[in-house]
Amino acid sequence: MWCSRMALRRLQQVAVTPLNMAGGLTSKVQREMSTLPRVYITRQIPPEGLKILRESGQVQFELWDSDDVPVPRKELLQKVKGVDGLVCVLTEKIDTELLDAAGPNLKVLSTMSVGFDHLSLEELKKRGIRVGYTPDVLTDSVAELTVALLLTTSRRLIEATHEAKTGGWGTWRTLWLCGHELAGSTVGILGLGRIGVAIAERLAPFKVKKFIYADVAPRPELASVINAEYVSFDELAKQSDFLSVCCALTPETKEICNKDLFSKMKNTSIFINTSRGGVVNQEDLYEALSTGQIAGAGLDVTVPEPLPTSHPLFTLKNCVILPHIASASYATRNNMSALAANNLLLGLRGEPMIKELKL
Ligand SMILES: O=C(O)[C@H](O)CO
Repeated sequence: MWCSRMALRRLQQVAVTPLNMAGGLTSKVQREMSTLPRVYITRQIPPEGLKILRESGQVQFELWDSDDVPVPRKELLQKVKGVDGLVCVLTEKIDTELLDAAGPNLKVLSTMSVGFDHLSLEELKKRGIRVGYTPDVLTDSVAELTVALLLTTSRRLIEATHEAKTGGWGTWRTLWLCGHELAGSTVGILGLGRIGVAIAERLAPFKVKKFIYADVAPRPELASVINAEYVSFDELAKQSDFLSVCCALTPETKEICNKDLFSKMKNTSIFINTSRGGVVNQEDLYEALSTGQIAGAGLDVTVPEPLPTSHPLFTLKNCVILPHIASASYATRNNMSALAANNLLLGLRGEPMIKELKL
C-alpha cells in the first residue's frame, strides 16, 4: 500500500540506520550487522521496494530522502564511496566518474527503469558490475499512456478543452477541431518490442487497417502477435498515419527521427514518442510541426527533462507534451521498485537476477 510521507520517513529512519535496527542488541550483534553489504539508493523509491530491502535483513542501506529533487551530484559522489550495491533511477548518470567514486566494492547496480541510456554499460562491464533493470512490469502502463497520448494528439483534446474553457466554443461547426481517426489507418512502430506489441494490441480494436514496424532486423515472433509487417525505415515514414516510437536510445538511434524522416511522412500523420527524447531531433520536429509537414506530435519524453517552459515546442497547438509519465501508475511504480529491490538482493547474493541486462 502507498503509505503517507510521514510513515515512510519513519520506515526509512529505522531501515537506514543499522545501529537503530540493532538498538538494544549486544555489541557482537551490532558488529555482525554492520558487516552487511552497504547499499545507497539515489531516490525515495515507492514503499514496496523499501519494504523488501528492509525486511531482507541482507543489506544496510541509506537513501536520498526525497522524490522531488534528485540527489545533487556532489552528494551522490560522496555517498557511493565504498558501497556494495546501488539502486538508481533514470536521472542519475552512472558513468566513469561515479564508478570511480564508488570504488571496487560496487558489485551490483539496480536501476528502477526499463531504459538504460543513463548507464555507461561499457564501464560497468569492464568493472564486472552486474546490472538489474525493470522491463515488463511497466509495459501495460506505458502502452496505456501511449494510446491516451495518441488519441489526445490526434483528436486535439488539449486544444478542445482550452477552447471550451476560454470562450472559443461558439456554434457547432462542421470542420472545427477536426482531427484524424484510427479507423482504417496504418500504424507504424519504430522498434518492435514488448511495449510496441502492447500498444498495437490496444489500438487494434479501434479498427486499425494495418500495423507495420521497422527495426534493426525483423522480429517475426513478436510481429505475429499483432500481424505486423516488417518494412524499411523509409516505408515506415511514408506509410504510417500514426508513428509510435518505441525504440531504446542508443548511439544508433540518437536523433534517428529527424528532418529526413519527417519529410517523408504524410501531412496528415501523427508522431508519438514515449521512449526517449534523444531519439528525436527536436529542431527538426518543430520545423515539421510548424510548417504542417506533419499534423501533430505527442511527446512524453524530451531533451532536456524537464523541457524549459520557454521551449518553442510549447508554443505549438499541434504538439502535446507530457512530463515523462508513461509508467506513472501507483501499481506500476510500486512493481518497478519491488523488482529493482529484488534484482539488487539477488545480485548481491551472486544469484541470477529476475531481470538482468546482458552486458
Ligand atoms: O525507462 C523507464 O523505466 C521509463 O522511461 C520511466 O519509467
